[in-house]
Amino acid sequence: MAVIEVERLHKRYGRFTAVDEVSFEVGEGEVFGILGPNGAGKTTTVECLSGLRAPDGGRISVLGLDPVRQREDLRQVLGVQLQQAGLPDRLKVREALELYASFYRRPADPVELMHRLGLAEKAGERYKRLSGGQQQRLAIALALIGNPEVVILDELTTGLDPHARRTVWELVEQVRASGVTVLLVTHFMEEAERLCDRVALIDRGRVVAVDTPAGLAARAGQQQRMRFRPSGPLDEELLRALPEVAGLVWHGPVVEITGTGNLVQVVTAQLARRQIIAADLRVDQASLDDAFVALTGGRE
Ligand SMILES: Nc1ncnc2c1ncn2[C@@H]1O[C@H](COP(=O)(O)OP(=O)(O)OP(=O)(O)O)[C@@H](O)[C@H]1O
Repeated sequence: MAVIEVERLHKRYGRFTAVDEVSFEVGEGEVFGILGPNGAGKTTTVECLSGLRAPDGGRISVLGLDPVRQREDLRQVLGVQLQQAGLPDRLKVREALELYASFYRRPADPVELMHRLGLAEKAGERYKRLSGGQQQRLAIALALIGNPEVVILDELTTGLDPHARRTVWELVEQVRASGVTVLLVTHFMEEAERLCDRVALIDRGRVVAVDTPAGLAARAGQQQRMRFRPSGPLDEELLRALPEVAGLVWHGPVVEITGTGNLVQVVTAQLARRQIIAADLRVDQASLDDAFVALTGGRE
C-alpha cells in the first residue's frame, strides 16, 4: 500500500517554477530517498508533503490525508526534521523533548527516546552546547517524539564528520526496523546507496528517474572496470574478442579492462585457462554517483 502519493505536484515562487509535475509513491515501511543537486526542488517538495507549503497544482496524500486541508490530523502521524531545527540555544535536551511531546496525543517517552538515540548523558545540556552530531540526533528524536508512522528527514547528515554520519545512519536503520516509513532528502550518494530502498532523482524541479540505487546505477549504462597485474603474457586479442570486454589499456605492468555484464568472471575464467593469475585485482562497480552525474548532466 502506498503511504505517500504525490501526483503531478507543481510549485512556483513568483514566476519561477521550483517543482514541476513531480510524481512518486512511497510504500509502507520503505526508506525512500529524494536525491538531487542544490536547488533541485527537494526541500520544496517535502515542505508541500508536510503541509508547510500549499502546492500550486497536483495532488498529495500522506497516510490518506491531504497535508493542507488535514494538516492537524497529519501532524499527529507525521514526524518532520527539516534542515534547521531552529531550537532556542538555551533549551535543554530533555526540555525540548518534553515540550515537543506535549504537542502529541500519543507521544513516545522522552527518557526512553533519549536512551535510544544516545542522548541520555546530554539530557541536561543546552542545545547550543551540543556537537553537530548530537544536534542531529536530537533533531531525529524530535521527529520521532510523536510516535509517527512516517518521518521526513531533510539533509540529515550535512556538516557531520564521517563518524557522526555513520552513527546517524545506524539510527535511520533502527527507525526503519521499527516499521516507520522514511522519506530521506539527501545529496550524498553514499547515504542513498546505504539507506534507501528506492530513490527519486530530481533535477531542476523534475523527476529524472525513480528506481533502486542499483537500478539507477545500471540505468546510467555504467561500465565495470577491473585492473590487475597478469602473472604471464596476455593474449590481448582473445580478451578483446569477449562480448563483455569494451576496452583494454596498459598502465605499465597493470592492465585495465572495462566492460559490462559478467566481466570479472569471464575475464578471470579466460586467464585461468592459461594458468595466468590476476595479481592485485581491483574491481570498480558502477555507482549511484556515476548515475547522478549521467542523469543530471553533472551539475552539483
Ligand atoms: N521561498 C522561496 N522564494 C523564492 N524562491 C525559492 C524559495 N525557496 C526556494 N526557492 C528556489 O526554489 C528552488 C528549489 O529550492 P529547494 O530549496 O526546494 O531546493 P533543494 O533541492 O532543496 O536545494 P538544496 O539541496 O540546496 O537544499 C531553488 O532555485 C530556490 O532558490
